[in-house]
Amino acid sequence: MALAVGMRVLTRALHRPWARGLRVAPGRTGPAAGGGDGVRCFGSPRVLVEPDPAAGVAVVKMRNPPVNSFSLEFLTELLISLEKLENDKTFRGIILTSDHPGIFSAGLDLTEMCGRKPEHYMEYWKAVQEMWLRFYLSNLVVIAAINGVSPAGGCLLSLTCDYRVLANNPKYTIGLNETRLGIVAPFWFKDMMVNTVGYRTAERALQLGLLFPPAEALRVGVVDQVVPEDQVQSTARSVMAQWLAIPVCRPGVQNQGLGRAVLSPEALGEAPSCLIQPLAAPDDPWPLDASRQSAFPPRGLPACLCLQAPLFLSLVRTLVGFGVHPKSKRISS
Ligand SMILES: CCCCC/C=C/C(=O)SCCNC(=O)CCNC(=O)[C@H](O)C(C)(C)COP(=O)(O)OP(=O)(O)OC[C@H]1O[C@@H](n2cnc3c(N)ncnc32)[C@H](O)[C@@H]1OP(=O)(O)O
Repeated sequence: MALAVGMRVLTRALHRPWARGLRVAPGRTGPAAGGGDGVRCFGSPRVLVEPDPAAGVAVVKMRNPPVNSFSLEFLTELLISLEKLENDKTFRGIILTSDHPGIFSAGLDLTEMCGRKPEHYMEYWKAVQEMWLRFYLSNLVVIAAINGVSPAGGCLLSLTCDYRVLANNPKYTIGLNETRLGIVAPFWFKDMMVNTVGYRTAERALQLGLLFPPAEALRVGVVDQVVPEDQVQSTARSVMAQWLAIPVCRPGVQNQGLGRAVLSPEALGEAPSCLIQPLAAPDDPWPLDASRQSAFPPRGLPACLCLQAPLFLSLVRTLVGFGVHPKSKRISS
């Protein structure tokens, strides 16, 4: 069933107008990030990179139709693009955005998370964690130009960035809405939110699965700036210029112990081995296993992710993960 939905998602996606551009081979020339012509774009079918070598900046556009969900292929391509840019000394910063205004990213691809073999979940989960770590620990300055809705994993990706500019459109909500789907944001999603908006706001936001519209998102601090939709790119570029005016941006911040707060120095040293593990314990199979799903409806995939016992237990664990809060204690007892 999940496979059928996946195939349908893919087939429909390829017929969507904004997907047509995917057939354009990477390597075509096009407008540079700075607006000039003739600079060679590169990337892959699902990730378009528009370099502006003169500015030392590349615009990385996600284009994985229909909703920029994190399929395994997409995550792989995104990481390859990031690595390419990191290895090229021309670039000091990237602006991460969507090639499909209206949707920044719908987060984890739900079709990757049910009806598959355990090995697939391991591989997929590893790729998700890799995406998080690699963006979070990148030596490039990363500015998110959020030009669409950004739930769950989409929000996480933006939280790995140094600065978030959100387009002022009431439809463009952002947040960790997992509990609304009957699933649980892993502790590192939660930690990213805590570091960004503070403990109490994060606690409430995660428990209620809040998706913040722009004004609210700015008020709680999940984004740094809200601007008219047509100014998202230009604002991201001005912010980038500010950051790049500092001789050592990300490494400098890390050395001062200011940035990358989720990863303690100890964890940083061991990140690859201690963090890249499957989330589920052996006695706690992948919570979205198809056999546990009562249905997988054709539209609005998340609506089908009903809360079930194992998920509830995970939820309790996440809430307890908030530590000393009395409510967590009550729930855990
Ligand atoms: C258990 C451990 C994991 C815990 C951490 C989880 C993190 C996550 O990221 S879970 C994913 C959370 N994502 C969401 O809640 C977003 C769900 N999607 C939406 O709310 C909407 O689709 C939208 C606002 C992003 C876009 O709305 P709209 O433009 O109206 O488009 P549709 O809803 O019609 O969707 C189009 C098409 O895309 C499929 N789809 C949507 N989201 C996903 C997804 N995350 N993964 C895979 N596919 C997705 C949707 O089913 C539609 O398919 P068709 O009906 O076949 O066209």
